[in-house]
Amino acid sequence: MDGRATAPAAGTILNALATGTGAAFAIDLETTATVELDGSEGFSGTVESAPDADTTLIERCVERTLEHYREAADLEESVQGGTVATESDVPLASGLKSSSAAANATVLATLDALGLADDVDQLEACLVGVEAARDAGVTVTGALDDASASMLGGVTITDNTEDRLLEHDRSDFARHAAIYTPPEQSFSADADVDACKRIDSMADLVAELALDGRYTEAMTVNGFAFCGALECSTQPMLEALPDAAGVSLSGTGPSYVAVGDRDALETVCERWRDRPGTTRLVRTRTDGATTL
Ligand SMILES: Nc1ncnc2c1ncn2[C@@H]1O[C@H](COP(=O)(O)OP(=O)(O)O)[C@@H](O)[C@H]1O
Ligand SMILES: O=C(O)C1=C[C@@H](OP(=O)(O)O)[C@@H](O)[C@H](O)C1
Repeated sequence: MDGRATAPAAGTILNALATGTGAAFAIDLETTATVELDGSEGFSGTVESAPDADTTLIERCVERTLEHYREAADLEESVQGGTVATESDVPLASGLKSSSAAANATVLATLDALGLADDVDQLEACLVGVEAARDAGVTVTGALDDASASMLGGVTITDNTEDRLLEHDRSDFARHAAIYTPPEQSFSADADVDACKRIDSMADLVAELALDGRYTEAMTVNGFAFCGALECSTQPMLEALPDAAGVSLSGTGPSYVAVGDRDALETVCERWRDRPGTTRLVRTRTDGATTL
């Protein structure tokens, strides 16, 4: 029994580490998961692009999905294990939601293997990935903001303390995104949450702007506020402005994401290419995760 699915990465509009409310938008970098269920004992995971990566998250995603849906799938008792493998063009632990893309792709691939992919609501499937991310310790708030943007596409605004979707907007608020990823990694679980909580009033303001549909202004305010809290440089943001319509530190960094007209973003990319690391120009996505 096997299944395969893919899910996009995402960029930040509002980091949820200050108040639990977060917002994100899907971008066209993808992670694909292949799941095989068989009679072996337990699950073993591999990450093609990063052989040393921690595979707990994807293994937990398969286990949690089976816990929830093995009865509905009428799965034979003898099926207790298998393999899960991901291939990805999302850099790991760089603020571009590699964990959410991997979790969503794995949960959907498992549902595909069970023959249930079309029967389970996408948000429900996304919450299984969030549960697994909490089990694996790769998240602070559960990161439903990032997970829902990746699963559903477009912009999502969520209350992560209650695992509630507040808004899902598929309108193409920005077609293109420029991304600058410095060479270092930053694991969300290591973020200075207390420092983020100190800027909760700024996060409330960003949430108001986002709920008003003012995503580009929201992300720029978010970027300056969280660069301050997390001691990240605001210089890449200043290099993007005023050409970009909006720019932010993505998640807990180290990546920065800018949105706007393609020509303007080309200019931003030219400046960012002088920096160490990787600069990309990608499309934003209004569609989310899917089986293959
Ligand atoms: N392609 C992948 N396959 C398996 N696990 C992954 C993959 N990408 C990310 N992860 C998991 O997510 C963790 C990184 O999560 P996190 O620090 O939140 O970074 P990000 O901001 O990119 O989501 C990794 O340590 C790994 O456990
Ligand atoms: O772990 C978490 O709860 C979160 C991590 C951050 O993202 P990254 O994983 O991209 O750093 C943040 O943007 C998100 O709102 C919540």
